[in-house]
Amino acid sequence: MNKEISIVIAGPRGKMGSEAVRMVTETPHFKLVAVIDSRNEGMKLKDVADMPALDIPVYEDAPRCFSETHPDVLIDLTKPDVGKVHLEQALEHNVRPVIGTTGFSDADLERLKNLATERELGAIIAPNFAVGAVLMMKFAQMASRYLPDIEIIEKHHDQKLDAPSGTALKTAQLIREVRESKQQGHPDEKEDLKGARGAELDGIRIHSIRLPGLVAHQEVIMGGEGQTLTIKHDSMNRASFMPGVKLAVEAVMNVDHLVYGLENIIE
Ligand SMILES: NC(=O)c1ccc[n+]([C@@H]2O[C@H](COP(=O)([O-])OP(=O)(O)OC[C@H]3O[C@@H](n4cnc5c(N)ncnc54)[C@H](O)[C@@H]3O)[C@@H](O)[C@H]2O)c1
Ligand SMILES: O=C(O)C1=N[C@H](C(=O)O)CCC1
Repeated sequence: MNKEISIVIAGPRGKMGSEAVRMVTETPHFKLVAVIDSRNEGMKLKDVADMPALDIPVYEDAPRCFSETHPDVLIDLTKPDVGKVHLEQALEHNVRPVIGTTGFSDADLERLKNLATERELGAIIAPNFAVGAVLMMKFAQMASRYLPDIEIIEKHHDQKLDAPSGTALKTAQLIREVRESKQQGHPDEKEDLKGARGAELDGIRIHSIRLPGLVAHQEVIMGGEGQTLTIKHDSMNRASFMPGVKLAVEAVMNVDHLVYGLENIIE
């Protein structure tokens, strides 16, 4: 039998957070003990509009939530500036963070990695919980050895705060691990309109599209002599992320350092 894991969710009214509340309450060995919200301090979740009838407390203050409810795991699905703070506060209170919130810089990751190591506590930051997206990133990394000219096009809904997406950044970082840095396109190319060639990480171009109607989509296009290869993933809904969130909650109980990316825990 699986050991019970007690969980706090930050961002329970959000598009992802509300799916996570559903997933956690439907998983027999997960127990939702509290939520952290940007409002509704002191209420019960069942009294918050459009929330499920759960008799659990709502906190606005994360440290107080951790001190009073002692969860095993925090699932954070809030926004970039908040996710970083919650991650640190969780570690300081001996709570293992599973962070789906995106917008982490290399410097943030380094600092948070050191903090988790110092505390010998598991933490997972997953820019994309969809298993298909993780495979898309790994396939792109593999293919980049053979087709090193690469452009990433990521497309998201127009409520997204960060650009480029965490997934696009992670894809470029995975490719950077196996591909030499290279200048792509014509050496003399110039942008007549600023941004026309997109953002750039180690020579890889990243283009961000934001439109209503989209959820989360990415194409990695690679070009070689007389050929192109396109590796593409689409999330049609937020339920697509939940098996990955569940996997991360289970995995974070068995590590003692920060893991960045679900590819490191999928066998
Ligand atoms: N890793 C993944 O697979 C994945 C998938 C989808 C979205 N995301 C990321 O998850 C985050 C949330 O996405 P979303 O689409 O659900 O956004 P959303 O705007 O629908 O929800 C965010 C929620 O966070 C809440 N919030 C804001 N500040 C808060 C605070 N201080 N304390 C508690 N809650 C707070 C808001 O009230 C809102 O309900 C984003 O960073 C997004 O990029 C990651
Ligand atoms: O909806 C979002 O926001 C998403 N963000 C992630 C990212 O930045 O890569 C991935 C999935 C959806």
